[in-house]
Amino acid sequence: TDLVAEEANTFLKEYEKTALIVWHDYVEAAWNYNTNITLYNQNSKLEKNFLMAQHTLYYGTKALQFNITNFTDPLLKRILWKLREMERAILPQDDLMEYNQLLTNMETIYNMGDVCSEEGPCMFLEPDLLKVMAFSRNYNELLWAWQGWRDTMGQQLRPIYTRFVELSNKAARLNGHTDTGASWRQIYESPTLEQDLEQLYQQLEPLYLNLHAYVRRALYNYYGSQYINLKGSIPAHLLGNMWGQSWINIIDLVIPFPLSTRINVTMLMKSQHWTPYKMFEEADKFFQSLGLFPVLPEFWAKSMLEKPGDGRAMSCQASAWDFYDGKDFRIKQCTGVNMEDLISVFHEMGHIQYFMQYKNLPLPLRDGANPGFHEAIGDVAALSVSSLKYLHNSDLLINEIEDYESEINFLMSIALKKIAFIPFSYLVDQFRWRVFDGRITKQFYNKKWWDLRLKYQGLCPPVPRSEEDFDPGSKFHIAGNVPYIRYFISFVIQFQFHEALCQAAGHKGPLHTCNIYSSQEAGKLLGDVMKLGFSKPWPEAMKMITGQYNMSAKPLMEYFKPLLDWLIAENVRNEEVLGWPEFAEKKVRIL
Ligand SMILES: O=C(CCC(O)(O)[C@H](Cc1ccccc1)NC(=O)c1ccccc1)N[C@@H](Cc1c[nH]c2ccccc12)C(=O)O
Ligand SMILES: [Zn+2]
Repeated sequence: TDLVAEEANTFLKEYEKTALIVWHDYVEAAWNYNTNITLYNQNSKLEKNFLMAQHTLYYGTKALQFNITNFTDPLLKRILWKLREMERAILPQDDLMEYNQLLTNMETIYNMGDVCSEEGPCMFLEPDLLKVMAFSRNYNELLWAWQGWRDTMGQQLRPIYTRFVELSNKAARLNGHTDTGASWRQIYESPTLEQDLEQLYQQLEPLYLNLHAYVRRALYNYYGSQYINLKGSIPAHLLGNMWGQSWINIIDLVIPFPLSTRINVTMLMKSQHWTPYKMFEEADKFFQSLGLFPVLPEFWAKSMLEKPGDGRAMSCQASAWDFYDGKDFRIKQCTGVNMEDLISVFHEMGHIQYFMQYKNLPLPLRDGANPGFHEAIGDVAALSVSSLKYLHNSDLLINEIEDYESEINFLMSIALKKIAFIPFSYLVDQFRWRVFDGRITKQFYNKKWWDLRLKYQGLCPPVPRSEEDFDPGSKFHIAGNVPYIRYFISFVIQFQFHEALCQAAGHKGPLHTCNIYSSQEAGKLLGDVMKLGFSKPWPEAMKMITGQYNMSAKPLMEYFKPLLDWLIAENVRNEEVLGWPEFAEKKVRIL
């Protein structure tokens, strides 16, 4: 076998040398398309993707010929196992061309989508419609933006998505999976993944139900009883976000103690004339304070940190880019100067830090321990940045009063992002796994989507929806075919990481007051795990940070304990009904 191992190593050296070039060319072309949508850039991206697919097919097929069972070197085994997954590259050429065309059509529709009204210019999703959803308190204006975006997206995407699912499943089956969902879940190398996730969701549900009931009451007080049923689901367009996935923007309607400290970081950033560039510098400084890498000169020279003013068409969906040459790492983000975007900046910079930490690994191992790990790094840093202590140290928060009421106000602001997100991030791939495995057939896409939105989020559409619509397509990750369960996993494990890093940093006191800024011990833990990349199964990486192998909701529950106690007391006082028993629309009595 050492002869075969010798042969395999030669094979991998050749793979690596050629892949670096082919991947770099594709990423470059994809960057040019995403930052400047033209037909030329779209075609060159398609062409480079086709070449990359041919490379993947050639080497993936050869990797299959190795009998890896009797290999001794675990890393060699793991790399060859990874190479065998060829995804779309395994499709016959005409299917691959169609697959890529469908995907790029969906992306282009999403990125170019706008909503027009009689008066005023047409509105893009980002930043125009997102601003309306965040700041409007007018029921009908919110409905105009919410419905307009879904009308623009849904009807165009539905036929494309239906065909896309067929080709995606064909590729999955050719790769030896039952369907695309099975292929997506395999990356977690965990036979009990779905049960584990369901268990985590069950543990977190009480937290969500109490937040939902409390917020429903606040919306009832503001919008009135003709719009809100205190025993029903909440209209999906009133939460301050296009998808109801983060409720931070309605903090003014739900703040528990209006007269106590309210951190309006956005206002402070604007009054201190922050720029997008400064926001990224702040994040870079934070990672350096942990003893982690600073971003490299190419980052500042080649990133797109705000939307150019030249009116070009581009994708404003934030993303981080690895050009696989060990020094070119970029972010594309249409950054606005506000707290929500500052958190996104940290999120994207977490991806960049991971790229830099694993850049010397063999190409197939330059990945997160699992996709949830990659999503969690930036958010862990952001948990410290959001802490009152950090804000106090930086010039973002002047007088910080450490009293009970400002603590509850603070925890509420974090819960409106983190707790509200749990059911949404869980249901998106529940939907897609069922579409891929056929439990949801194409004539019921929209009904089944809203069944899940009701079941997990307790939200309802403000106007009737039909099978002409395709509301899932209103979310980037469905139009762009980006898996979503990674964010549910990230939101659970980021609190495990936060707890472990706070312990390493010597933090004393409640978890939500911890700020790991400038802790080399915390940085070392995080850095060592990122250096592993995808070279070890993720439970081993989890154990390195937290001392245990499995995911646990305990640290998250611990973090929000004071808020949950307050919410329960508040909901008991108001005699709230937890959940949405009267969810169905008002039955019209046929007289
Ligand atoms: O989608 C994102 C951020 C975008 C991303 O950084 O996750 C991006 C998504 C993407 C994937 C593939 C192509 C294009 C965009 N992921 C990456 O850029 C990325 C890059 C390399 C490895 C892993 C991820 N956030 C989610 C929710 C979310 C999780 N944590 C957050 C913190 C702040 C704000 C939003 C979120 C959302 O907006 O619904
Ligand atoms: Zn991300």
